[in-house]
Order: sequence, then C-alpha cells, then structure tokens
Amino acid sequence: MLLQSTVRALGVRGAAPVGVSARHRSTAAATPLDATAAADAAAARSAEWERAKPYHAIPGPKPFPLLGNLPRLLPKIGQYGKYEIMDMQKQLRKDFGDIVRVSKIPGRKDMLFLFDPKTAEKMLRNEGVWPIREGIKTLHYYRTVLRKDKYEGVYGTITSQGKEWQDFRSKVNQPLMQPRSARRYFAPIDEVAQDFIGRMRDLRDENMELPAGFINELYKWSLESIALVALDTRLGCLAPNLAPDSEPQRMIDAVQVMFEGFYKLDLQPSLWRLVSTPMWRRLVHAFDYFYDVAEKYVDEAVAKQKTNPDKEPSILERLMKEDPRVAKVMASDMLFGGVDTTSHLAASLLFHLAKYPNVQRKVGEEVRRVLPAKRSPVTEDAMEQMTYLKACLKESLRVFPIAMGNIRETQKDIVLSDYQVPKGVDVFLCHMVMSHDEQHYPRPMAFEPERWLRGGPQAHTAHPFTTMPFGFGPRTCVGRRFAELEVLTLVAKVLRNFWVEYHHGDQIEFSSRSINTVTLPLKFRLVDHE
Ligand code: HEM
Repeated sequence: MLLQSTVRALGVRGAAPVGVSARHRSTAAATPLDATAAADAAAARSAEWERAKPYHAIPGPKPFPLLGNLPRLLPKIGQYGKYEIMDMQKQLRKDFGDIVRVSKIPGRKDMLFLFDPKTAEKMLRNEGVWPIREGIKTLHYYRTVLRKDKYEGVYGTITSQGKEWQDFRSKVNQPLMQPRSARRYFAPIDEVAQDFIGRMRDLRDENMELPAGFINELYKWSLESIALVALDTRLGCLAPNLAPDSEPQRMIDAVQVMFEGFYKLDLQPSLWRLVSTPMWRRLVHAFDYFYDVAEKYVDEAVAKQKTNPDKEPSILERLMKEDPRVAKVMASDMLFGGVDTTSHLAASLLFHLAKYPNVQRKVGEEVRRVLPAKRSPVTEDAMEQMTYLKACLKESLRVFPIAMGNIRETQKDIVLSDYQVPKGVDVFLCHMVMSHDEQHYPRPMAFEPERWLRGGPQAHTAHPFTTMPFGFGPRTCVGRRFAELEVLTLVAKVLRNFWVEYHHGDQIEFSSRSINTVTLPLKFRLVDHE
C-alpha cells in the first residue's frame, strides 16, 4: 500500500507479443505456413523461459521474517522509504542493478523495478490488449461502490481495467485523439493564454516578480483551459476576485482537495477503507462537486446541439452523442488528469528557460518571428513553425518528467532481463531514472533542447524507451494533444511578452507524489519586452 499509487495514470499502444511463456501460447493460425511459424515462435519462447533464471533469483532487498520488506519502505525511517520516490528508485538500482524485485510487502503484490530501456520496451510490447495500470483506489471505490447508482457501470479510463476499460476507451479514443479534434481548440486555448498573460502582468510585485504561490494561478489557467475541452465552457477561473461560493472557486477548491486526498489516502497509510475519515469525507464532497458540474455542462451541451445541429460538433458533443454517461465520466477524467499535470509542466519549462538564458534567447527569436505582435494568436500554422519551442518542451519532460515512470501488471509469464517473471506482478518502468542516466544522455542534467532536433549534430542517440512522458500503447495519455497545445501556447505567449528570470534557486526542487510537482516558490521575474 505504501507505493500503491506511485504512478498516476501512464499508458500506450500495443504491438505483437514478444516473450510469451510456454504456458500462454497464441493458438490462432490462418494458414499452415503461419501455423508452422507460430509453433516455432512458441517453441523459441518456451526455450527462452526454460533458459531463464527463476523469479526468486531477481536481486532485491531481503525481506525480514514476518514483516517482509515493510520496514524498509516505511516513510521517513525505512532504508528505502525515507527517500522521495525517485531517489528510492535510484538507490534500489545502485544497490541491486537494472532489475530489482521488492517482495513480501504486506497487503500488496511484489513490485519489479526496471531501469533498462530494452527491458522496458519488452515489457510494454507485451502489455496485452487491455494493459493494466494500477488505478487510484479512492476514486475507484467512489465510482464503483459509493456512487455506483450514478455511474451505472460506466467507470472511465483512469481507474478501470480489462474489458470495462477497453469498452470505455474505445468510445473516447476517436473524439479525443484524432488530430482534427484538437484543431478547433487552438483559438479558445489561445484566448485563455492571452487572458492569463494579462493576469501575470497584474500579479507582479514592485520587483516584477510573481508571487511565491504562482502555482495556484497556474492551476486556474489549466483548469480554465481543460474545461474548454471537457465542459465546452469558460468557467471564469481567471477573474481577479472570485467569490468563495462561485463555481470556478469551488472547482479550484475541489481540485486542491483532490490533490491532498489522493496523497493522504492513496499514497500514505490511511484507514479510509475502514472508517470515514474527515479527509475521505472532504474528498467525496469534491468528487460529488466534480460530477455535478460535469453533469450540468453535459446537459447544457445536449441542449445547445439541439438548437444548432449544423455546427461542427465539439468533443463534448461527440462524446455525448456516443453516450451521455460516457461524456460525463470522461469530462471528470479530463479534469482529474488535466490540471496539476499541465500546470507543473508549464512551471518546469519556464524554470528551465529562465535558468538557460541562451536557450531562452534562441527560442525567443523563433517565437518573435512566428508571432509578430504581442497578441498574435498561436494558430495551427504558427505552432507548426515553432520547432525549437517543441524541442524545449521535450527536453523539459526528459529532465523533469511529470510522471516519473509508468506501471504495468504482467498479464502472462514473461522473461525480463533473463529472469522468469510470472503473471500478476506490478512492473515499474523507471523512465525518469533512465532519462537521467549518463549512458543514455551525456550531461544528463543539462537542459539541451538540441538533443531533440532531428538530424541535428547534437541529436540524441538514446533508446526511445528511456523517456516516455505520456506513456505508451493503448493506455497512453488521452490528453496529450491538449496538454502540449496548452503548454506550448502559454509559453510561446509568455516568451513573446516577457524576458523570464528566476532568482530563488538554481536546481528544480520537487516532490514526487502521485506526479512530480515543482516545490520551489515560482517567483519568476517577468521583464516586459519592448
Ligand atoms: C503534462 C501533461 C500530462 C502528462 C505528462 C500526462 C501523462 C500521462 C501518463 C504518463 C499517463 C499514463 C499512460 C500509460 O499508462 O501509458 C496518462 C494517462 C491519462 N491522462 Fe495524461 N498527462 C498529461 C495531461 C493530461 C491531460 C491534459 C488530460 C486531460 C484530457 C489527461 C488525461 C489522462 C487520462 C484520462 C489518462 C488515463 C488513460 C487511460 O488509462 O486509459 N492527461 N497521462
């Protein structure tokens, strides 16, 4: 339970299984030739399994009698639990190598940590058609038990598994992931970013610095932006003095309660399953509010569509056509997945640009060329041309990925790093450790966007599975297009309007809870460009 939700929601596209065990052979074969090939492949896989070392031989911390590895994982005092999650992973790797098994943890399955991109690739390519990623337990319980009647068997992407996940995901994939879906959101997302630039200007103190708690303002920006997609509306989060009982303020409050609740109840030891703790009650209240707001806007979208049936439908309208229950739950999932992630990505990218003035100068020139005026909109065409800015985003996600890694449960026996790994083990793909590894990226902690300029002299040659910021396969992030669009639009506009400095630390400081969050006071100094 200690690390049960180390990973929030991380996923991707499936490919042909590679290392299936003898016990889980594929049987279908279209022709006699195919049948021969399939039999040969199965025999090879079987031989691979037979040759591999046994599961129990995988290196890892030795469990104590009775308590197993629990003492080593206790927060603050345990040999590994005393670290932040990423440092814990680094320590495990240092102590045991590229594959580490942490077994005998009371109340949870074994955990296997992978630090080698080739092994990570093999694991992901064998994730199956319905990849299993451990979900957020509180949200799952809320949807499937506490408010079962409201959800009527439609539980969304974040927490469901197996066929139930596939049924839902297949309904939302097209509307959310087609490139044409993002197109209609360029203008509204630009408008939100433009409003936010005005707000940033107003928030500066006499030294031209933003307040220490600027991350809360970024939450408002990201909530306002993702609500455009999830709820087809401008919530009004950027208004200067929100009334405490206004809808945007209550949404912002609910988002904060959720971050706190996921951390305290999902990540830390808690009795919420046994007794209704005050935090659990607050969390339920926040979930209820989210659901009610989503329901209200979905109903409004139904009415709008009826009055204007010829208009190109929005994502919400397309989802609603599919099934209004899907639209409501997906709207909530977008709000859950799309606020803290994009805010911390924007914060970390701005931090890196502030700390690397040469990079900022170069990307600033690109932005000024593409956006001639301070208020020039970031159109699809403009976005196409900002290749260096996109490289900066990729590099920011390598140095500081918002999701530290990914997690998959093995769905069949598989050989990983020459060890037999049985079905049902939670495998942690430690991408952040891999992307900080010198053997993959020289000067790993330096922010060098040139690594991402394809064909350029400094283009990286690392294995592609070292860094996977949005996951992989059929479970990959559904919001990727929108996350990138929002952050690139905002940062382009910031650079078009200001020179950005940061004078309160040289290294990014962060906490790795369910996601990596920047903990530095975000007192960026913004100097207006002429
Ligand atoms: C910086 C921004 C973001 C990052 C780094 C990020 C990262 C991720 C990762 C790593 C996963 C897991 C994928 C896997 O298991 O392979 C994921 C899943 C997910 N993300 Fe994002 N995400 C971001 C923004 C968003 C946004 C804006 C939305 C809202 C539309 C969103 C909605 C989701 C949902 C619903 C899932 C669950 C997908 C499933 O299990 O089928 N994310 N995200």
